[in-house]
Amino acid sequence: MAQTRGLFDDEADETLGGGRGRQRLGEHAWVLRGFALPDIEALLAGVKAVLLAAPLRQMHTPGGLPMSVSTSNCGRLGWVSDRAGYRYVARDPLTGRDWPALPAAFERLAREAAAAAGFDGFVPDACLINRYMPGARMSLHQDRNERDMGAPIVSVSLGMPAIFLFGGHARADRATRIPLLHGDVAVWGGVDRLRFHGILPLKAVPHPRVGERRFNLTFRRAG
Ligand SMILES: O=C(O)CCC(=O)C(=O)O
Ligand SMILES: [Fe+2]
Repeated sequence: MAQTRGLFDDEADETLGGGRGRQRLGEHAWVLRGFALPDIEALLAGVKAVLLAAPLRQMHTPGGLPMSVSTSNCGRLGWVSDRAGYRYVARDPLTGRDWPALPAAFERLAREAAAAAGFDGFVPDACLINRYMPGARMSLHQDRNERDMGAPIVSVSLGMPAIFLFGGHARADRATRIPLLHGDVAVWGGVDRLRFHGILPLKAVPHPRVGERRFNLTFRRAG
């Protein structure tokens, strides 16, 4: 019987090499399995350096509720949330200084992952760092505070595993559950750029290198 490839099939992709695969989540949406593994130490060093200059903090939703993740940013613009709403700002409100620059390893990985998913020429100007402890989650939302919807989202997972929810264009659309492991990179753009997505509450499954934490690096073209 003839086999056809459709959405949600796992695909081996020669160009990624090393037995790494990619999983299709939509027409323009992929999980690149283990794509960040060769760069893990540089990425973790980058996270450490950024968080020394721009410490993690718990932001509040515009409605006043504390988010369960702690966050920081690097790059020209940083995403913040408070009573005034969600927006990008050039200065860290906590320190009054510019956000730390994107570490070179961050920028290169984001560019290469975007290209591997079919988005050539991605130059991120914002990297949101989310730190999840056990029980932390992110409810279904769209990333829609960016000016340039032509650029994809590149999202890197480090540390404890998480279940990613990838839904449709309406909040009530059924969401697929996709495990995201240490080193996986999710990329979505094009017709999938505004799909609802989120993270289920994290289970306490300590990671041998990173411990009882998950870091998510979300690269965007914000300005
Ligand atoms: O933690 C993740 O994998 C997703 C984070 C996310 O969707 C966001 O920060 O907008
Ligand atoms: Fe998001």
